Formats: sequence, C-alpha cells, structure tokens
Amino acid sequence: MDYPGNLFVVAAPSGAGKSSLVKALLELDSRVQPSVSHTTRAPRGQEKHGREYFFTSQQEFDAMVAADAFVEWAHVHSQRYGTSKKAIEERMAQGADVILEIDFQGAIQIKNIFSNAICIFILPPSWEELRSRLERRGEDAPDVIDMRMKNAQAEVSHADKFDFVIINELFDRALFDLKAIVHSQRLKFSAQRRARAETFKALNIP
Ligand SMILES: Nc1ncnc2c1ncn2[C@@H]1O[C@H](COP(=O)(O)OP(=O)(O)OP(=O)(O)O)[C@@H](O)[C@H]1O
Ligand SMILES: Nc1nc2c(ncn2[C@@H]2O[C@H](COP(=O)(O)O)[C@@H](O)[C@H]2O)c(=O)[nH]1
Repeated sequence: MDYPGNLFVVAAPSGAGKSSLVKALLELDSRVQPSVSHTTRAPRGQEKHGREYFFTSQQEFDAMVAADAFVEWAHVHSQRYGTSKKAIEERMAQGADVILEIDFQGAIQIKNIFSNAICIFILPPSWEELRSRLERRGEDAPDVIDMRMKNAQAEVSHADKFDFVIINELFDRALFDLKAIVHSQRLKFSAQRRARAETFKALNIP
C-alpha cells in the first residue's frame, strides 16, 4: 500500500517513556498525527475514551476482529490492543504523517503490511530505572508492574528488528533523536516520491 503520508511506529517496554516522547513530539511537529488504538483494558487515571484509547469490551473487540477492522492487533500484558484501519488509512491518504505507539508484535505486523513504515524502538537505560519509572508513574498495581517488567525482558530482545533504537536516559536527548529521525525520514521519502513522479512522467507511465 502506498500513501502520500508516512507511517512512524514507536515501540518500547512499558515505562520506557514512549508516550511521553510521542506527546512531546506531537507538540513540536504539527504534521505528525497520533493514532488512537482500541484496547480491552480498563481506563487508568485521567484517561478518556477516544483520547488515549477507545476502551472496548471483549465482545466489541471480537466483532472488530471478525469484521477485519484492524490493521494489526495483539495480546499485550493479558489484554488485547489493536490499531483500526480507520485510525490510520484516511489520514495517510490525505498526506498526514501518522505515529503509532504499539508493542513489538504490532510493529512487526505493520512492517509486513507497510514496508515503508519507519519503526523505532525505545530502550530504558537500565532495568532498575525502568521499574522505578513504572513505580513513580503510580498508575499500575504492584502485580501489574511485575508482569510488565517480566514481559519487558522478551520485548527488548526484538529491538534489533527495528529501523532505529533510541535510549531514553535523558529525556531531551531522546526527544532530539526522535525528532531527527522523523525529519530525516520524511525528507528521504518525499525526495523518493518526487523522483518517482518525475520519472513516471518522463517515461509516460500512467
Ligand atoms: N527520560 C526520562 N527520565 C525520567 N523519567 C522519564 C523519562 N521518560 C519518561 N519518564 C517517566 O517515566 C514514566 C513512564 O513513561 P511513559 O508513560 O511515557 O512510558 P510508556 O513507555 O509510554 O509506558 P506504557 O507502555 O505503559 O504506556 C512516566 O512517569 C514518565 O514521566
Ligand atoms: N499491538 C498493539 N499494541 C498496542 C496498541 N496500543 C498500545 N499498545 C501497547 O500496549 C502496551 C501497554 O499499553 P498501556 O497503555 O496499557 O500501558 C504498550 O506496549 C503499548 O505500546 C495497539 O494498538 N496495538
């Protein structure tokens, strides 16, 4: 599938800081739009339906799977999460750059469908810091934090499948790296699209 907009995928173990980095990027770069996923998990803290997620019952999620409404979905931390086709395709067709914050399983599915997707993995500087970020965030019960820490071990083993890896130790440094990746890849793909359009025209390819 080829759209005029770009697709960026950010994955990371829970607590590594991907939501914080993506939120900061969105404030700096109005050409990037977030995709809102569906999840079967309950809202936490101040989360709002339609803003952080579409909070969906198991039955609604099943119905969306049956209707082939997801571009990708996966079981993550004992819940289901998915990116709907609606969340990304219309916006990319209009030329927007769309950013997905999803887990590594979803990122691999996206790369198989959109080979031009730019996949970025965020790593924490250490396991101790990852746990302390989850604890300081204060949104998850201790057993949920333990499960997320355990799952993180398997998740980081997939970092080498990604186009870019960012270490989120100092937040501003990691944000600088994320911005640089988005800008450089956008320039690369727009130059490629221009060259292709010019060549198609020169060769009279419809
Ligand atoms: N570089 C950093 N240094 C210190 N704290 C950070 C840094 N980056 C993010 N944090 C903090 O770590 C916590 C986890 O960050 P965040 O919620 O962005 O993680 P996440 O990867 O999106 O997690 P999840 O997948 O569970 O949503 C937050 O409290 C955030 O403020
Ligand atoms: N495969 C997908 N993974 C997703 C999607 N939306 C979020 N996620 C990932 O789930 C975990 C947990 O998120 P949390 O908000 O409960 O902390 C995290 O790794 C997210 O990136 C999705 O649409 N598809």
